[in-house]
Parts: sequence; structure tokens; C-alpha cells
Amino acid sequence: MIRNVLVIGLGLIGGSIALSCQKAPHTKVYGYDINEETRKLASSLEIVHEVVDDVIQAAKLADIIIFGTPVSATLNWMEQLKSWQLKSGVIVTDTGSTKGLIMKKAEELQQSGISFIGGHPMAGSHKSGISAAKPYLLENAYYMLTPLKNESADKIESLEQLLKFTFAKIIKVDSFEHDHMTAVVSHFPHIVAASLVRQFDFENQKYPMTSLLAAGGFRDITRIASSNPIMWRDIVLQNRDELIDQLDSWVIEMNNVKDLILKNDDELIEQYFAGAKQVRDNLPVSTGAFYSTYDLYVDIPDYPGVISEVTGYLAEENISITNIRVVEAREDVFGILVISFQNAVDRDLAEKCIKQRTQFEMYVS
Ligand SMILES: NC(=O)c1ccc[n+]([C@@H]2O[C@H](COP(=O)([O-])OP(=O)(O)OC[C@H]3O[C@@H](n4cnc5c(N)ncnc54)[C@H](O)[C@@H]3O)[C@@H](O)[C@H]2O)c1
Ligand SMILES: O=C(O)C(=O)C[C@]1(C(=O)O)C=C[C@@H](O)C=C1
Repeated sequence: MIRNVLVIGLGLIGGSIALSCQKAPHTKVYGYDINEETRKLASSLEIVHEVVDDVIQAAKLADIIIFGTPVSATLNWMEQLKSWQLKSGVIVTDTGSTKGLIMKKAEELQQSGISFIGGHPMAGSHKSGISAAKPYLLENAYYMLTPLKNESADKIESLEQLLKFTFAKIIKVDSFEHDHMTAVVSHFPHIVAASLVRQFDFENQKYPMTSLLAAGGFRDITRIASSNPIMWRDIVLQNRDELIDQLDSWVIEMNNVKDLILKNDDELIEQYFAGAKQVRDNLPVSTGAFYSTYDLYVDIPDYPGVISEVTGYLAEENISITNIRVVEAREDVFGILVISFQNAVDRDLAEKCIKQRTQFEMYVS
């Protein structure tokens, strides 16, 4: 028996899941995207087995439907689903970053006899679109499922049987707890990152040299501000109550910091940073495929052309890199070139390649 999977929304996440699903046995993966260019790319990049132009017809054949769309588009599709002709045992799921409103809508679908099991993989990138999709994007990341309380165990199991080909760690979470926890570790940090960049922009207009000084620290803390604004608009709108709570707490926290600084109390200021360092250093190490996890540090001498020399070696061996930066470039010291890769395999290949061709010292983060 062939299992038909239909992925609607073939961007970073939908495309990556479609690629993973292609590894599942006896599975045919169909794909649809609202964007015609994306549909063409899905075909030429073989992101799915078959691209469809008529999503309603394709849905009739589907055993599992997966939404890889922004969360507001997912809600719209869920409303439309109610009137579609679907297989009687169909399982519908999504990948959206918010779950509260989506699972409320899922209750309506359940009344129409459609099982909707919410899903959210906790991995991704600030990059978006089909060309950023990778079959291993979700490997080792937590993949949350938020089934309704009375969802059939068999259906949850069937969905897990398919999603296991993402090699993510699948866990079940209550949808309200989901929205609270993701507000803390994902949604609110995006607002902070965006606000830091906007504050920087304001200052940079007065002191244009500031942008030249935006080195590792600023870049690390603001990377996610380069994410897809439509996706984040929708997340903020769907998780607004949690985000308003986080903002209130943040304002209190910032006022506490301001008091510490006003008091000029060196001991308390040090304790503030020490407390944060301890918590940050003890975060569980994520083995998920998060962006910039796979960094290679190359101790390069400071001569013109050295960076293109190193990247040239990698290009010759077809090793793709996702990011590159120099963290130390004073005239009298060696520079450290930090090269990021999508996965450990690419990083290890790169290390081998550079070792064979140079004397540069390297270490892995
Ligand atoms: N980017 C991340 O890091 C990340 C991580 C986990 C989950 N998510 C969630 O996954 C979902 C997809 O995010 P993404 O990063 O893949 O975004 P993306 O922009 O890369 O892809 C979204 C795709 O959906 C298509 N699309 C938009 N509206 C559509 C519609 N009405 N019908 C059909 N297709 C439509 C777009 O053309 C695009 O190809 C979002 O709900 C997001 O919250 C994102
Ligand atoms: O790594 C990134 O760039 C991400 O933003 C990934 C990230 C996150 O906030 O951690 C973004 C949204 C998701 O819903 C899950 C993961």
C-alpha cells in the first residue's frame, strides 16, 4: 500500500519535511505552494515526487496532509479543509510556530470528522524559501506534537511513523504550554533582536562608524532579525498575550538593571552577569540542526587573499558553507576565521580539506 503525503507550503520547513518524507518507504510525496516559482523549483530540485497545481484534487488522495505555511495561512487553509472531500482516515498536521489558535481550529475540524494533530519542529534558520530546504534540517531537533486530548492514539502513531524520517526527537506537548514556552525561547527573543537592530540603526545615523564596529557579539545576538518578516508578523499576532506578558517582565528586568547601574554597585553588577552566565553555560547542549552549530575555527595568518584561498579550497571540494566571519583581525595578531556549515559531516570534510592543503591550526566549537 502506498501512503500519499501532501505538503502544502514548500519553503524552508515544508520543503525540508517533504525531502525527509521521501525517505519513508512506500510513500509518495505530493507538494503544493501558492507561489508558482516555488512550485517550479520544487519540481526541478526534486523536493517532492510530484508537484500539484490543484490542491483540492490532490487532497482527495492524501493519507497525510502537512502544512508548511505561515501560521495565518494555515488557519485559512484549515477553514477551507472543512468543505473538501478527504479520505476518511486522513491525518492533517502543521509545522507552525504557534499552536493555541491552530488547535482551537483543530477542534472545529474534529467535529467535521477530520483529525488535526498540531506539529512544530524546533529547528530552522533565518533563511527562508525552498532553496534553503534540507533533508536533514530537523535532525536531532525537538519536534513537538500537540494532539487534542481525545485524539486517537493510532493516528498519532501513524504520524510519528512518517515524521521519524526527519530524525527529529518527537515529543507531545500541551498547546497552551507550547505557546508559553516558545514565547520565552523563540518568539520574544525575535522581538528583542529586531529592537536591538532598530536601536542600532537609529544610533548609526548619528555615528555612521558604528556599523563598522558591529562585530561578533552584535551579529550573534541579532542574526535572527534577518528572518522572514511575514512569518514573524503572523507568529506575533497569534501569540500576542504571551508576548505582552514577556514584554512586561522584560521592562521590569530592564528597570532592575537600570537601578543596578544607577547605584554604581560593582558587586551587584558582576553578580547580574555571573548569574546569567551560569544559566547560559548550563543550558542543555542542543544537538539539533540549529544554524551556526557546526562552526570551524581556522587560525589564519593576516595576508591579503587568505580568506578566498580557504574558501576556494572548500569550493574545489564542493563543500558548502552557510556563513563566514573573521573574529580577530588586528594587524599584529592572527585572525580567526569562523566558517559555519549545515552539518557535522560538511564541517569534518572541511577540516580535512584545509588540513591537507595548509598549515593553519583549526579547532571545532
Ligand atoms: N523558519 C523557521 O525557523 C521555522 C522553524 C519551525 C517552524 N516554522 C514554521 O514553519 C512554517 C513555515 O515557515 P518557513 O520558515 O518554512 O517559511 P518559508 O517562507 O520558507 O516558507 C513558507 C512557504 O509557504 C508558502 N505559502 C505562503 N502562503 C501560502 C498559502 N496560502 N498556501 C500555500 N503556500 C503558501 C510560501 O510561498 C513559502 O514557500 C511557519 O508556520 C513557521 O512558523 C518556521
Ligand atoms: O534558528 C533560527 O534562526 C530560528 O529562528 C529557529 C526557530 C527559533 O526561534 O529557534 C524559529 C522559529 C521556530 O518556530 C523554531 C525555531
